[in-house]
Amino acid sequence: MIKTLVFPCKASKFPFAKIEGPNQLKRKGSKMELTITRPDDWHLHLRDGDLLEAVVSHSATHFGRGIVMPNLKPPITTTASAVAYRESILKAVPTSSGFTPLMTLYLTDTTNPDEIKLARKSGVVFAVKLYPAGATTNSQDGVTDLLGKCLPVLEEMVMQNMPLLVHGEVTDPDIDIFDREKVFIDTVLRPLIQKLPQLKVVMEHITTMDAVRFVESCTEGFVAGTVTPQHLLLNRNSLFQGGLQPHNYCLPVLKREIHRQAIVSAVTSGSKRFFLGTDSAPHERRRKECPCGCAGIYNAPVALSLYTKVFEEVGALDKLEAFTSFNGPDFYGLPRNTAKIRLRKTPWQVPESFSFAFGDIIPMFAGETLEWQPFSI
Ligand SMILES: NC(=O)N[C@@H](CC(=O)O)C(=O)O
Ligand SMILES: [Zn+2]
Ligand SMILES: [Zn+2]
Repeated sequence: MIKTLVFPCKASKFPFAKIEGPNQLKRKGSKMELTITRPDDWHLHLRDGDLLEAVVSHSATHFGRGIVMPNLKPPITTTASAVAYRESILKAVPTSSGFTPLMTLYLTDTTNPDEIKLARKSGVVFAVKLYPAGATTNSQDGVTDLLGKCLPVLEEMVMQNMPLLVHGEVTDPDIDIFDREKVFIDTVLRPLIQKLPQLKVVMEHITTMDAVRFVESCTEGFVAGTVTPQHLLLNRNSLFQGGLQPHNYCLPVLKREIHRQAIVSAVTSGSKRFFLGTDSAPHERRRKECPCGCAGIYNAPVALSLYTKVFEEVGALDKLEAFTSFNGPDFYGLPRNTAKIRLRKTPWQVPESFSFAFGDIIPMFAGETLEWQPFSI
């Protein structure tokens, strides 16, 4: 079993011909290389304390910015706590990386509209996150009735042009877990958008063809969707292949193959409505491999490699850069990154685990050989 603390994607001298411009694919024999604008991660869990220090470099190495999720314990519900959390992230980020954390606020039933004004004024908060209470990891303090309890806050968000990021699942135990995203779209999202058509909404980590259709049916520039590597590459069989697979368990849970295919088609079509959001969600190994394991897949070390694989498999590498690096900043009204990264088709093995004093973190596709490797340039 390979154990290492070293991130596998280290810069090294590249022996092949140079590339002429952005997003140009170059071949030499069977080797291929692609240069793209540095991507951003529009859905990222960096945690805090030891876990933050352990994982942040995996994102900071290759992503320019990350929308940092606020589901800490206690959650980041105020601008003041977002500012403090941002400081602790910046302390943990390797200085040479130039990584910028974009902060979010955790919406509760009691969030005050003034908090949205403060958030906008701060210049460091870029969105507000909706967790339906009880839907996912650390969502206990989330919202119980969005339109019933949060309408004034949502109206202020429209005024401040502050996007609402949505974990789109209902929590009703009578609704089958595989239907929770679809029911959320029908019972929460459609009414929300009807009531507030000017609100910017990102449906995070979409998992179904229903979500694809919903996002595509809304006004471009107002509703978008982020997509994870796991929902592009895995279906629900991966949860049970050869026995229970806790490291493939995340929320919303993986769905049927037809849904995976719909998501792949949507993101590789060149649509501007979908962009990269890894939902990289590290949990210590002992919190995944236990009788009641946590939801969340740690994919930061493999995400770019996996997204590239998906686009290559459907012959859409020319559409990759818009998904990884353009559609996100364009939606948020932020400048695109100017730096570039290189993706080289050269096999590398994903570590079996990352080991730290506090324990291990198991990455997605642990121990497997992947084909594309990202390099900073
Ligand atoms: N995706 C997950 O399964 N888990 C996330 C929370 C979330 O994004 O829903 C986490 O924070 O662990
Ligand atoms: Zn979520
Ligand atoms: Zn998440």
